[in-house]
Amino acid sequence: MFYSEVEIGQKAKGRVGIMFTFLGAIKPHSIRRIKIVNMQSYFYLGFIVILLFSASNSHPEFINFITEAEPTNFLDGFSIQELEEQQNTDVQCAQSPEFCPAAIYRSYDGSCNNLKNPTWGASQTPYGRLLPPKYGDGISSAALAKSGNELPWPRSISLLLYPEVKIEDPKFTLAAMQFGQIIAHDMSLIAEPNTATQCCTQDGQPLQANQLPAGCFPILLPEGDPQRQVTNTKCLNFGRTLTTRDLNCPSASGATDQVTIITHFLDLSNVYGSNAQVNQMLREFNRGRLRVAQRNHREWPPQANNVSQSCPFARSTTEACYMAGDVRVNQNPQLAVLQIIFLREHNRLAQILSELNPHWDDETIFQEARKINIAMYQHITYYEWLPIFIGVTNSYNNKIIFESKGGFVNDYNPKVNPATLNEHATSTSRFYHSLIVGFLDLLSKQRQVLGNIRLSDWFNRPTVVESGDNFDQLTRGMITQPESKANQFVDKEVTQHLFRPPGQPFGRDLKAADVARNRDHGLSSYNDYRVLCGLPKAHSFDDFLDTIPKENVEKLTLLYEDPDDVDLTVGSSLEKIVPGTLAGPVNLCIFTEQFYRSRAGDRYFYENGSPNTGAGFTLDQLNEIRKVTMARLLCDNGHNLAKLQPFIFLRISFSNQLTSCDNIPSVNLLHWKEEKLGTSNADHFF
Ligand code: HEM
Ligand SMILES: [Ca+2]
Repeated sequence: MFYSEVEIGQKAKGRVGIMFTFLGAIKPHSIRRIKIVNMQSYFYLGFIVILLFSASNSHPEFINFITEAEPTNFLDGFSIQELEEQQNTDVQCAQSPEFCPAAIYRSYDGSCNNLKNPTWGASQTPYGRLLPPKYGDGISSAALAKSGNELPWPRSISLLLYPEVKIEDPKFTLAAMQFGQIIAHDMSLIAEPNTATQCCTQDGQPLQANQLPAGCFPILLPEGDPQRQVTNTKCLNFGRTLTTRDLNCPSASGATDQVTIITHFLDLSNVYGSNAQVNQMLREFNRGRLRVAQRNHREWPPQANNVSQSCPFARSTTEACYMAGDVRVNQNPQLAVLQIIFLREHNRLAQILSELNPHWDDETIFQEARKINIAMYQHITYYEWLPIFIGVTNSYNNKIIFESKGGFVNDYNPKVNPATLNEHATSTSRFYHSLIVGFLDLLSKQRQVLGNIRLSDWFNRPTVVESGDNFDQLTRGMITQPESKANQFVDKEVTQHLFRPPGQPFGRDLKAADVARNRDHGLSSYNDYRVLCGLPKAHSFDDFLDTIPKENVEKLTLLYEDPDDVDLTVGSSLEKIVPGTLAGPVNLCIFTEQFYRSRAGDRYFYENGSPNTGAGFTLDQLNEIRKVTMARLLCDNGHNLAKLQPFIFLRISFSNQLTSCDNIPSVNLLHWKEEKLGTSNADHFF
């Protein structure tokens, strides 16, 4: 194993190693099975400290300061008229199919993965929840806590708690961050109303940005695609802001809840689309290929249909602006690089499969290439990426990964709902916004820094990855440059300059958006999740000292009136990291639960052994898939990377040295030659 051994957890018995060892006390734990042994680092925090600051004294000036510092461009480069024109879709709740065919391949929308509950994990269905929602006012996400106290403004929280302090991660590269965003974009895309025109005057006219009342923040603007504007019910909302609660669907429990537009499964829906219509737009219908645009003898994603929406800062409509399975493909250059890698990998697989099996039709080649691509991606996600974030031992103990010794892992459990947890998508996963680095290095083959690009110059402008040798140079930067440490500090490129329009000094604040989303989704408080995760309930701010360092507990007392008011996303982002992971205790608990559900609830998970039904791989094929690494995918689909380290999420080191692509293991596709399969997969496909 190439990771240093994680110091959390001991061999828990089965999936129910549910004890949380904490400051010597052992607490039974209602949901999750995390056992933290090495908590010595918290021991010194185990006494009560008298707080130094009084919230009532400092609060008013603090808010004034925030108001003045707020960047004023609420509309993010869009005019109200343009935004209104984009409001053309209503969120639709997924309909349960009348029957599920015995398909050997995944559906595009994720339906019929679970045969008893065919909508589980499907696109346009609600998130899962570990705890029921708590909304401040019982109707909307107004910033009122359970106790009736006013909650601090998201922007004030961001300025006080998430400043930029540059600390490099000693072990992991920017690729670990970037792959994380790919996973996030495979699991969740909130269906949201267009907030820009939601706040109305009494006679139903939209308020201008400078007329917005307190508590009515249009900070959650579209990322440049019509799918993010989901409502045409505007100006019905005098007195409150439309929220994602206005766009909801019945959940498994019968209640209504927020909806995610994309499939919950780790199924590369960001490459293949989350419904059949999008998938159709992306396919060439020729030898199993996905559509591409050829430029400079390379394959790039096809051009977006509406460049001014998808890439609002593009200089012309002919500037490269991509269409992919996920609308966020253009959001930042390295995200686009990874999307391109998986797109090209599909076409590379399709080419080889069609040569091996010349009698296969377009559909069979397409589905087999898709199945292999998803399997390789799931393998990289679970065995190469996830242990970095939730720890190696923790992953084994909780049956997230297995010592399979060359066999299948038959852990599919139809009772496990694979839905992305609202807590994961809206809080835990977003904690990793702290890994972002604001300037991306361009590196030569010798790993010399040739220059760098500023993130906020290139949001939603992927053209930068196509010029000169940038594709390889950016890729080398991504796998060489350290990511920022997982902590509370966040790069200014996303807290001051997110989606900065050309020529403007400021943009939006991602961490303020994260806090606003937490409330919009009515996530229960940090304190509630402490209890769920086996930590003691905090009765005073000092009770947070077991997980949150003193200086941050002090800041919390400046912001909040009551420990029960502390937002989940805020409390969990301040926790001390559990050694061997990149998460504090509550984030670790949510993260671990999420990735248990994402695999055990996925009937098509690549390690499941169901070769007789045609849905799974043969053992030979599975063991080939297990050879893949992210390094291999970069070697095969970059331009001429030549050398890279075998484990690209880890920094180059003595045990992870630059290696020729010739010596990076690869998947032998001969195992997919038809005679080995016995029957034609085409016969099984519906
Ligand atoms: C340069 C890198 C990144 C940028 C610029 C970025 C930016 C954003 C933006 C603008 C949003 C939407 C905010 C909102 O309106 O609610 C968002 C959401 C989100 N981000 Fe990031 N992000 C980055 C990296 C990451 C990483 C590394 C992760 C996790 C490992 C992540 C996880 C998420 C998740 C889960 C959401 C919620 C998605 C949804 O449910 O719609 N992001 N991010
Ligand atoms: Ca998905």
